[in-house]
Amino acid sequence: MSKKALIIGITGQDGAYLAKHLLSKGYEVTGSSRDVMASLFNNLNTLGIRDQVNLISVSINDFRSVFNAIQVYDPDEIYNLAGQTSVGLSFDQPVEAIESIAIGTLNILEVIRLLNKPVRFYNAGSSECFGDTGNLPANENTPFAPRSPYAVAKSTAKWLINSYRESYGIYACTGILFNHESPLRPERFVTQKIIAGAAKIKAGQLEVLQLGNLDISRDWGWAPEYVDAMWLMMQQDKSDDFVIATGRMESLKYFAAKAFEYFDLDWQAHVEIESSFFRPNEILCSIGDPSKAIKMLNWKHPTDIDGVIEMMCEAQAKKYLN
Ligand SMILES: C[C@H]1O[C@H](OP(=O)(O)OP(=O)(O)OC[C@H]2O[C@@H](n3cnc4c(=O)[nH]c(N)nc43)[C@H](O)[C@@H]2O)[C@@H](O)[C@@H](O)C1=O
Repeated sequence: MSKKALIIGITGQDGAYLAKHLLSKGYEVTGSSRDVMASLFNNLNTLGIRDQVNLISVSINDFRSVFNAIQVYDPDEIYNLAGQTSVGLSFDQPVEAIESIAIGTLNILEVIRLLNKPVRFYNAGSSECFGDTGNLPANENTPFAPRSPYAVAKSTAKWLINSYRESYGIYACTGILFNHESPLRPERFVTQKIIAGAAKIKAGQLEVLQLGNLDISRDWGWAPEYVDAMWLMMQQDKSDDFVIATGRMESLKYFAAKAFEYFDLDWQAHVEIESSFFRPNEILCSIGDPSKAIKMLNWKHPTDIDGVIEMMCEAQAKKYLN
């Protein structure tokens, strides 16, 4: 019999890639969005898997809705990718950050505890919890120093997972994922904003690209490889938390230069600084150490930042330059 997976929050980049990954492994996949009737499921369409997934409405803030979904679909594995994803937005909507991420995770944990079924639970953590790492790659033992409402919410969710794992023996794990990108990334995130911007400039549809703080550096990886790590974390004898990163950090200027270079453009000639894109509190450096995942999960991440940029540029070139 095939295993059943419930992906809470299937509409985003990770939800779509994870659904594809689980389908390829023979899972029966149910995925949720807040309101199925109002969702477009573009990412599932792009990956050609919309018809292979059972789609349901779940509001993660609403205990009854979470309870109902888990009771009715009776999954072997639950992946929680729901809730706010934008760090920038969390400064403007902090209550939503706490409710959708921290309370949402707690709702799932409580349902698992109440139903008392041997279901496994993956929760989407974030490198934002570490705050500024400087040049020292963060690992599973690095203390948290969250700097945004988003990061505070993700930190709370992570500690709730640990607490329920220890108190009730639930199989629950957190993947502490560093930035991971793909052609499915929306333009609200800086990587896709830069690449789509460069493609539009090349196509004559845009003159100037406005960006915020360019003095930041990140550890950027390839999203399809990161969803494999999520699945691997759920196949262990004991649940545990893992940092998922590439171990290489590059500046946003490096990213912009490479992306514009793909389109034969000089980024400095087309980029303008716009202060409204600056955050009230910024993380300048973020780099992770994935040694534990490589050793214990046998996780592989062959794609480096240059590969990420190239594949994202190819996708935008097809969209704007064909
Ligand atoms: C790990 C973490 O990864 C992601 O969060 P993020 O790192 O905040 O992603 P981002 O692409 O919005 O910002 C990256 C950096 O780029 C700077 N930046 C400059 N200029 C613009 C700009 O114009 N737009 C944006 N969005 N950022 C800009 C911005 O200030 C920040 O320092 C999410 O997946 C999140 O869910 C998650 O968990």
